[in-house]
Amino acid sequence: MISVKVPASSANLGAGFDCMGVALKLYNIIEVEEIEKGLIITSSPDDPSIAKDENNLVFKAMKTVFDEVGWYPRGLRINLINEIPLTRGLGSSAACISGGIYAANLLSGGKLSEEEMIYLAAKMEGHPDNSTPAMIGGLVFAVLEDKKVNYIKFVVPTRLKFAVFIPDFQLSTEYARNILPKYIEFKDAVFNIGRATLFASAITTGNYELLPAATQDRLHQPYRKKLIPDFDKIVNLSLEFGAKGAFLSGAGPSIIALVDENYEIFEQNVKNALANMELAANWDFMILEADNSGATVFSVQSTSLKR
Ligand SMILES: Nc1ncnc2c1ncn2[C@@H]1O[C@H](COP(=O)(O)OP(=O)(O)O)[C@@H](O)[C@H]1O
Ligand SMILES: N[C@@H](CCOP(=O)(O)O)C(=O)O
Repeated sequence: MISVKVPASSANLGAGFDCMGVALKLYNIIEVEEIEKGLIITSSPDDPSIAKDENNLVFKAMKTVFDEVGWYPRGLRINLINEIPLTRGLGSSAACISGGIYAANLLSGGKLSEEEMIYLAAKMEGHPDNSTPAMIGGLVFAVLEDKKVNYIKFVVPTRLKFAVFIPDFQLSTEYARNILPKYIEFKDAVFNIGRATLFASAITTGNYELLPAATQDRLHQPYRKKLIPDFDKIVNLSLEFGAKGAFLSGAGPSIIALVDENYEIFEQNVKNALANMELAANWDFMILEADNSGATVFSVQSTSLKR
């Protein structure tokens, strides 16, 4: 049995639609084992959206590797231990894809390079901003090209924390992508290019005072926030208590706020405020650090590795 740990991810980071994302210390575990025949898939906690046949996302990701390297197990057992809430904008699908590819590569003899795995994952997900940090960790700036992903990984210091607000309703990424406009005004494109560039510079130089300005967006949040009634309340609350920017996590509905050393005071203020606010949804709240490792193996029984 091979056990792989793969992190959640928060994509876009405000202005960086489809090209910026960060891995977070919240994990799924994917256990895979070759068996004599058949396909056995189990998951905990279970969820009706998790397929237990060849439509399962982890299995589909594993099969892209087997097709690529021309090796197939006789049969496969997959056990999923899911800490990442599904369909909340925290990269649960990307964790399945990147974790599945990483596990399948180990099971099939490690023939694919890290670059090849990053590309396979981004191609399957359709955009590299979740799958790439899920695979390699860190805060990633990434562009999906024809046959590769061009990316830079930044190792995030522990002084920067990620306050995550998770509501009790789902918002599918596919739906949240379909509602976006096909065309935007030139000035809005220029607005986002500037903020995304400023974000990249501010985060890598540690100039966090620029982050509230650098995390503004006109490409996706104005449309998606209409699906999240509490969006403005949560963002304004975060900024009021000193967050260095607050924005939709991926396609939502979760919201992320960037917090620095004063995160304990921030955490206490937010918990008090959430307990007394009139909100449309129930919100879980946690403060996470960035994961800088990505998908990793944390146990292997030698019989599982193909020689
Ligand atoms: N842990 C999981 N195990 C299996 N399938 C999953 C898991 N997480 C997500 N999926 C599949 O991915 C689909 C799309 O998820 P998505 O809307 O992208 O969520 P997220 O925003 O968390 O990435 C889900 O409907 C489900 O079929
Ligand atoms: N850039 C994508 C990111 C989707 O992230 P997810 O965690 O919601 O799947 C988008 O904004 O659609």
